[in-house]
Amino acid sequence: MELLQQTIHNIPPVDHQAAAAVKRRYDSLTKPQGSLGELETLVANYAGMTGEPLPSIPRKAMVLMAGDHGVAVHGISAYPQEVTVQMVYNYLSGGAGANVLARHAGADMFIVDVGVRVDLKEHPRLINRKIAYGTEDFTRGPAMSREQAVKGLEVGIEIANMCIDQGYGLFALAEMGIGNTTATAAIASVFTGLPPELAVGRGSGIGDGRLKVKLQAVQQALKVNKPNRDDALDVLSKLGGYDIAGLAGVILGGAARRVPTVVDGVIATGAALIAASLAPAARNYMIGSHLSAEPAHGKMLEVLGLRAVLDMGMRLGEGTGACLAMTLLDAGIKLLRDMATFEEAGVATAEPK
Ligand SMILES: O=C(O)c1ccc[n+]([C@@H]2O[C@H](COP(=O)([O-])O)[C@@H](O)[C@H]2O)c1
Ligand SMILES: Cc1cc2nc[nH]c2cc1C
Repeated sequence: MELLQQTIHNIPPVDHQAAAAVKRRYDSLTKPQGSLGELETLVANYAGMTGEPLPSIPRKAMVLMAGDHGVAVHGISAYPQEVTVQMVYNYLSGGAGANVLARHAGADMFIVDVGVRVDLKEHPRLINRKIAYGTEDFTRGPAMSREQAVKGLEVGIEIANMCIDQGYGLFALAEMGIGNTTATAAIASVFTGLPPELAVGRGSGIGDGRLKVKLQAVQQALKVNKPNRDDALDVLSKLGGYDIAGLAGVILGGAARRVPTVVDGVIATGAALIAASLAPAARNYMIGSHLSAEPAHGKMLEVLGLRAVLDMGMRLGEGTGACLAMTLLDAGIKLLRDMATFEEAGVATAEPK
C-alpha cells in the first residue's frame, strides 16, 4: 500500500511551457499553421507530460499483463479459457499480433503473468508476478480481495519503475485474459453510468446466446457486489482482474516519473478509469490510441477526456492499437524535429488576415 500511496503522491503537474514550446515550433515550420491537425496536439501534449520542449523519439516498452477471469466459467467468451495461457506462450515465442506490431513500433515487450490460472513454464522473457490463479467468479462475490487489488497495482508500478530505470520513456498497455471484456463492461458501467445493456459487447466475437449470458453476468456482478464508484479499490477488487490492476499500476508508475502511457482498447481503458479514479492527476499522462469495437469504449474515453486517434473497428487488444498510435507519435516528433522552418527554407510566411 505504501508504494501505491507514494506513487500517487508523486505524480507531478504537466509542464505547460514545454507544450507551448512545441506549438510555437510547429508554427515556425514550413506548412500552413495548424495543418498537421491532431498530430500537433498529440506531440504538444506529450511534451507537456515529459517536460521536454523539443521531444526526442522515446524508447518504448509494451507491458502485457496476463490474467484469468473466474467469470469465464459461465461461457461468456467465444474462446476457451486455456487460450489465455496458450497466447502467453505465443507472445513468448514472438508470433502474436502484439509481437508483430511491437516490432513495427520499435517497442520492447515485457510479458507479465499477474494472475494466469495455471503455472507457466519458466522462460527467460516471462516475468512471474502471479498474485492468484485467476480471479473469483464475480457473479458470486468480489473478484479478489482489496489486498490483492493493491498487490496488482503495485506489480504494475514495480514493472513501470524497472522499465524507467532501464531508460524507457513511453509505455503501451497490453493485456491478455479470456473473459476480461466482461469484467471491463462492469467497470465501464460503474464509471460511465452506462447501463449494462449498453456496456456489454461481443468481446472476442460471441453470438447472441452468449451475449445474453454475458449481460446477465454483469448485471448479477453489480447487484451482488454493489461497488462504490467513489472508491476505486472497491471497484477494482469487486469487478476487476489482475491484468486490469497491473495495467492501472503501470499508468500510475509512469505518471509519477513523467513517463506517458498509450492506452490500448477497451480493457486497457478500464484500467485507465481505475487509475484516474485513484489519482485524477494520472489522467494527464494518458494518451488515447484507437476506438475499439466494444460499445462502451467511446463513452469511457469521453469520461477520461481522451481522444482515439484511430477508428478502425479493431478489437484484438494485447496492445495492438497502442503500438499503431505510438508510430503516429513518432511521426509527429520527427516532423517537429526535422522539418525546415520558414526562415531556414526561405519560404514566405502567411499574409496578414
Ligand atoms: O481491446 C479491446 O478493445 C478488446 C475487445 C475485445 C476483445 N479483446 C481481447 O479478447 C480477449 C477478451 O475477450 P472475451 O470475449 O474473452 O472477453 C482479451 O484477451 C482481449 O485482449 C480486446
Ligand atoms: C486467439 C486470441 C488472441 C487474443 N489476443 C487477445 N485476445 C485474444 C483472444 C483470442 C481468442
